[in-house]
Amino acid sequence: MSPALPAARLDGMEPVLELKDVARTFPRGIVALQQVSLSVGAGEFVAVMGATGSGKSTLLHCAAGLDRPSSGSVRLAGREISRLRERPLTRWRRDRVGFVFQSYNLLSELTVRQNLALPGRLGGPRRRGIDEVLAAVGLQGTGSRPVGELSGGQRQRVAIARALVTGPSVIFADEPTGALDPTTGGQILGLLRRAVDRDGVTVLMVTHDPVAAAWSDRLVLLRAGTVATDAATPDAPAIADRLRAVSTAVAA
Ligand SMILES: Nc1ncnc2c1ncn2[C@@H]1O[C@H](COP(=O)(O)OP(=O)(O)OP(=O)(O)O)[C@@H](O)[C@H]1O
Repeated sequence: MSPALPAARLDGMEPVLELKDVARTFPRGIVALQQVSLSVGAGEFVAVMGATGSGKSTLLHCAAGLDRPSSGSVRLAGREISRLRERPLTRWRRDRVGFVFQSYNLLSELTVRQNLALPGRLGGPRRRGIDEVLAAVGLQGTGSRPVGELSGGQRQRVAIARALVTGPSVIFADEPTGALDPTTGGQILGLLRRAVDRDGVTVLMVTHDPVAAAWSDRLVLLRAGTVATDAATPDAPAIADRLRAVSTAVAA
C-alpha cells in the first residue's frame, strides 16, 4: 500500500463497515444491542440517534473495535474484527480508524503538533502531513501552542486533525459537538462533512442533536438496541419528529 494514499481511497466498492446480526449483552441480562445489521459504504456520513440507553455508544464501540459483540460479526475496512485478538485489533484500529469524542481526548500539556505526532510515535501510519491537516481544520500557525491553552472549539479541531493525520477509513465521532456552542459545533460538523466530501472518509457519528445529525447523509435511529429506521437524512425538524416517535414508542 502506498503510504501517501488515504486508506479511504483503497477500500473500493466493498462496504467499509459491515455489522451483521450484532448483539451485545451485559451482565444481569442487560441487552444493549440485538440483531443490528448495518452496511456503510466509503464516503458515507452516518448519524446514529435514539433515546438515552437505546444502544448508540455500544453500537459505536462494537463497530470501532473498542468493544466486542456477544454475537454477530463486524467487518471494518475489509477485515472481520469481532473475534480478532487484542494486539492485531489494536493495530487495525490504529491503522484504519480515527476517533473524535465529546471530551477531545487530547494531552493538554503537549503542544498541538506533539498531539498530532502521537499516533505516528505509537506506531500508527501518517498518511498526511501535520501542516496539511492543521490547515484543513483552520489551525495553521497554532502547532507550537499547548493544547491546554486552546478553546473547546479549537481543541475539537485538533482532535479532528489528529484523526485525519493517519488517513483513516472511518472516523467514529461520539457527540463531537456535545460540549460546544451551536456556532462552533456547526464549524466542527462542517469539517467532518469536508473530510467525507473531499477525502472520501466515512463518518459514523452518535449525536443527540437533530441539527448536528442534519449534516449527515444517512440517519440510523435506534430503539431499545435495534435499528428502528435507517434512511436518507431529512432536515432537522423532521429528524426531531422521528426521534420523538421512536423515543415515545419505547416509553409507551
Ligand atoms: N459497561 C456496561 N455494563 C453494563 N451495562 C451497560 C454497559 N454499557 C452500556 N450498558 C447498558 O446498555 C444499554 C445501552 O447503553 P448505551 O450507552 O449504548 O446507550 P446510549 O444510547 O449511548 O445512551 P446515552 O444516550 O444515554 O449515552 C443501557 O441500558 C446501558 O445501561
